[in-house]
Amino acid sequence: MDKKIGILGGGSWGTALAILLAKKGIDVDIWVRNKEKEANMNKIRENVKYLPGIVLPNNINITSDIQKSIHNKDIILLAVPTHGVRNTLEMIKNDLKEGQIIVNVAKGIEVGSLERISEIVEELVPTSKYAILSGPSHAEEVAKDIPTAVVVASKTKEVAEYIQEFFMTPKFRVYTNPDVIGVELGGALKNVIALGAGISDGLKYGDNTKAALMNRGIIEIARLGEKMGANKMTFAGLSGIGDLIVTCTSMHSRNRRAGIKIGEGLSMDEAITSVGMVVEGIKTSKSAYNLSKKYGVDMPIVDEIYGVLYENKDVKNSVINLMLRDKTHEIADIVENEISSW
Ligand SMILES: NC(=O)C1=CN([C@@H]2O[C@H](COP(=O)(O)OP(=O)(O)OC[C@H]3O[C@@H](n4cnc5c(N)ncnc54)[C@H](OP(=O)(O)O)[C@@H]3O)[C@@H](O)[C@H]2O)C=CC1
Ligand SMILES: O=C(CO)COP(=O)(O)O
Repeated sequence: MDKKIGILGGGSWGTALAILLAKKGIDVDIWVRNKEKEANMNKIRENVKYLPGIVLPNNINITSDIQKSIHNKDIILLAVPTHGVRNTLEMIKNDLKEGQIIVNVAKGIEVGSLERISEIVEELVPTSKYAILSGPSHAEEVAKDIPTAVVVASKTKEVAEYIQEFFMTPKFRVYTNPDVIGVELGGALKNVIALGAGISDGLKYGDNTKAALMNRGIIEIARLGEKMGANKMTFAGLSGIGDLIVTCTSMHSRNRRAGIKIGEGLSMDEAITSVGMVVEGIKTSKSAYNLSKKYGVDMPIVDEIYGVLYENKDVKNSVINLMLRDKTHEIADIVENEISSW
């Protein structure tokens, strides 16, 4: 394929996607923010910190020159953590060319502004084309060609289909979806529930507890999502329940692993340090909590996780609080009419 891509961010996900594309014959530049890392990765052909044991194909070039990484590229992939997106876009916004497509893979909601990544992009580069690629996809498995299915969402069908074609391989199946809001929210908010699933595991609760958290978690994600303009069916898809399943059950998940540490008694900061990679759910818990208040949406699991992380609430009391909430219908807000005529 003669198309070119610049990947901003040489963490585990940026590197895994670079490998996937390089194996497809696509030349890839990865931008890293550190000259030493540039030299090291180009020399030893491995990302030792974030994706150890996987060889980088020769058509991947690592650069610490961000302008070079976006020059002459058809696609710019944003693969930095959510808290780094705004600053990274500031560095390139004046050099982006018409027609270049920004594909975001970060799963978070900016703290403070409460903006989704598409809103940050719209604010800083309003003329750009945008897509989000999301879904159940641990870097460690994609880098090993383990069959994976994801979803790309864009306001424009042509952009979504172009990105679908660009990333699709026999081992990496890409679906399309017009619902940018839903796909962004599903990917970001599942990390908060995965922290909760990890906490439950760390407390040595059982599979029943985790299933309850996951199921009640997706219900509250969908409730907020619908209020924010998403299609609730998106949360039954890959970026909703799909990503929730993989993140709440896999030991690859940094969010789940951080949650386990918290459930075992470590503080939030100790848990982040012990994971050693980005744990998006920590910051997103704060954004999710504030969004639920802004939109007046009941999100009891988010409230409790926010309380544990930011208000020093005891995790065991949080579980009790969730179990002893007022009695209610299962999906009351979705089947309102049926309940009223019941
Ligand atoms: N890993 C996965 O399986 C998946 C991750 N994602 C999402 O992809 C995004 C990136 O995560 P991932 O690659 O896993 O993270 P990692 O923790 O593996 O790597 C983070 C990368 O981002 C860089 N970085 C950290 N802070 C900043 C900043 N402020 N500005 C610019 N660069 C920064 C780091 O550079 P340095 O080394 O210099 O600190 C490093 O290269 C996250 O939103 C994550 O949720 C989505 C799907 C799958
Ligand atoms: O989003 C992911 C898998 O789809 C990665 O999850 P973690 O950030 O919890 O590792």
